[in-house]
Amino acid sequence: MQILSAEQIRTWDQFTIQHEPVASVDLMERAAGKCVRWLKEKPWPGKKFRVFCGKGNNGGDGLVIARLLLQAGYSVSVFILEFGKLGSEDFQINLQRLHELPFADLHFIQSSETFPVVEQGDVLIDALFGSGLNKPLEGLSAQLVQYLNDSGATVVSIDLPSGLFIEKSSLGNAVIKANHTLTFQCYKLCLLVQENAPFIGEVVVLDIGLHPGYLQEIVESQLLLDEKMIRKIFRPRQRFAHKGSFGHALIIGGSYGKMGAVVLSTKACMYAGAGLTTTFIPNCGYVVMQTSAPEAMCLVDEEEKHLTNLPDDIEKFSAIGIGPGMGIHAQTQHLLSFVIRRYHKPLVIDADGLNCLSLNKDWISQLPPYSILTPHPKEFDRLFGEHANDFERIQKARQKAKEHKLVLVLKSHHSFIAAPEGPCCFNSTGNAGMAKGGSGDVLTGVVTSLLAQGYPPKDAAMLGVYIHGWAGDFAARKFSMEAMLPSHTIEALADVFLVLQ
Ligand SMILES: NC(=O)C1=CN([C@@H]2O[C@H](COP(=O)(O)OP(=O)(O)OC[C@H]3O[C@@H](n4cnc5c(N)ncnc54)[C@H](OP(=O)(O)O)[C@@H]3O)[C@@H](O)[C@H]2O)[C@@H](O)CC1
Ligand SMILES: [K+]
Repeated sequence: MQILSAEQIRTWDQFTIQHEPVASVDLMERAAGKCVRWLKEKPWPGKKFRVFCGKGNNGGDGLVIARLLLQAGYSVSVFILEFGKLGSEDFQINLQRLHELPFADLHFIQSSETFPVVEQGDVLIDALFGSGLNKPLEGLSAQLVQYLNDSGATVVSIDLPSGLFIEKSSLGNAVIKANHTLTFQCYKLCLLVQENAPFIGEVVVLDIGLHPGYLQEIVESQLLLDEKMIRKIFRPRQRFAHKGSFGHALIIGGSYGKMGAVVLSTKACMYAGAGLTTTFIPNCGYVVMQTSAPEAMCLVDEEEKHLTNLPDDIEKFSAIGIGPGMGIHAQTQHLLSFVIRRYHKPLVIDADGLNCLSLNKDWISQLPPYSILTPHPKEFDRLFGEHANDFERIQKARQKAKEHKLVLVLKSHHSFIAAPEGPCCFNSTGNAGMAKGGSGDVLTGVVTSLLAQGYPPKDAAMLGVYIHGWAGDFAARKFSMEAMLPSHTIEALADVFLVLQ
């Protein structure tokens, strides 16, 4: 699914109006109709709707929703936020239509004294501002947003939580805290970044029938990964394949007290289908690794507790994943520099591998092209400097991916993948049960495995992130988000591949 900018969405609306063709007010009727259909399917205990409208087209949507709910027999009150403007054309048409209903309960909010009493069981429809927001809310609008947020009632936002910018940070601004966001036609950037989690609640994308022809006219720049895209990347195993057909992965990691990380990466690498998996670990981890991952081969460092020196012949491995649990000892940093100089295929670097890299930033430009880095936001900032918000991080990830020819996976609820070429992607799988130590190690193993199997680096990152999250979703269904562990995610890769085949 494409992720469009505010400008593109506006153009898509106009394209639809022109090419379907459909009158703008009829498109609004259709959009609001989809919202009402969704609302009717939910068992709202209070069944009392309070619709808050601005005077743009988002407010127009609110007026249509109010009319349709009234006509369906629900109890509805409408509150229009006054800010000295006439309102958009479609807003005015729909205000007139609402007026024509004999039982419309319509109010205008001109000051905070006219804020209505809101009860706990009420359902608030937030149609104050949508994609036309052009500055942070202030004055009466900001007060109303605060008042509704404090009410404790359920909030359903239409298109976007009011006050939320589509393409830039809204941190510190007055923004509606929605329980559900019914957004039109496609995901927007603001609905995918972690920092907006308090505002957006459950996101439902409603197909309002915008003209598909428009999508053929634009260059894809941001996508939300979905199963259809993943199926195009995934290559089922051939019947006559042998273990040599699926590459030989090397996982480098571990230190005293942190062997679990490299065990998880190793197991994930094997579960994700690598033909052969070898690990390189400190001597203290030998028994741990051989007993917990007997299918893997094990090379050990001469040093007991941390990594120092690799064998020379690392070029023979099809892919290398480095970092899980390996610490940042000076000798371990030296080992990473050896890998960067000696290995010429793309690497997968995570965790302490990234921390070693951020202590030696000049190595970033020496990484083998198309290496895959998988930082979480803190690791990302250590690598590329402090960022005030997620939007800046995403922008920087795009820039650095191009500048250094890297595939950057910015890990988050919707992980973001930037590559030197082609559209960037957000992931759509995964859940809060994966926010646990060890999840990243599993991802490292999966991505290294796919790289070893011959997937191009960007495909390995996209497929890896998606199936990792998907496996996490299977694990959550089986064990709950609370109790699930990264080990369960590894095992649930089996469920993913059974569905994919
Ligand atoms: N056919 C279509 O196009 C369809 C569009 N659809 C719907 O339209 C929505 C977009 O509508 P929109 O463009 O009218 O913008 P909207 O979000 O209502 O706000 C604009 C109003 O707010 C004002 N305003 C802005 N910022 C402000 C601030 N900080 N503080 C105070 N005021 C502020 C601004 O005033 P201005 O500053 O421009 O004078 C203007 O009056 C979209 O989200 C979707 O819901 C659907 O029906 C599907 C079909
Ligand atoms: K809204």
